[in-house]
Amino acid sequence: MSTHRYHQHFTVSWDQLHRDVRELCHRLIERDFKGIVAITRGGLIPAALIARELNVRLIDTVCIKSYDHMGQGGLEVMKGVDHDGDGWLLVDDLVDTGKTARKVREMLPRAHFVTVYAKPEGRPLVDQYLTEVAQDCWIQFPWDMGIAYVEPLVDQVKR
Ligand SMILES: O=P(O)(O)OC[C@H]1O[C@H](OP(=O)(O)OP(=O)(O)O)[C@H](O)[C@@H]1O
Ligand code: HPA
Ligand SMILES: [Mg+2]
Repeated sequence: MSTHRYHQHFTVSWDQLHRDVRELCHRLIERDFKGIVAITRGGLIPAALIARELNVRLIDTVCIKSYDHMGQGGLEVMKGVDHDGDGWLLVDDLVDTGKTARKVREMLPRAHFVTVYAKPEGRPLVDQYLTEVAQDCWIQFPWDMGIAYVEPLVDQVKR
């Protein structure tokens, strides 16, 4: 995969992310979970917000890396868990090609797997997600952004 895959950006603010995660929690409220497994690093913040809403205190991680900014490299599992996910909620920020999800599903086949955002290729691998995003769209998360000065339009256009 290369950056050529992405032709659009979908920028998610902290507020938007918080609203989206809360909406996802509404859809999870009837279930009981032993704990949450967050897929690092992107799953950590959604997992913390979900833990707060569902009053879950037991939180574990699967530590995995597949992307270097927009370029996808090899998949590296740095830490797993010692169970098959039965009764656990598995959380990631998004599923894109599904490569990460496929690997983690192998490790925790019985977990209930949710993501906040899902692209069509990866969507079949998760049990639930909140918002679908086009395959060619790069989701820009708030932790990767900062507030910056923007030049007035007249200076941008007329200079
Ligand atoms: O469906 P895929 O094509 O596998 O892509 C989705 C994964 O890629 C990102 O993680 P990344 O490996 O970039 O690491 P990070 O969570 O530490 O940012 C994202 O957080 C998902 O875990
Ligand atoms: N945004 C951020 N990280 C990602 C994406 C994305 O669209 N796809 C895979 N990792
Ligand atoms: Mg990730």
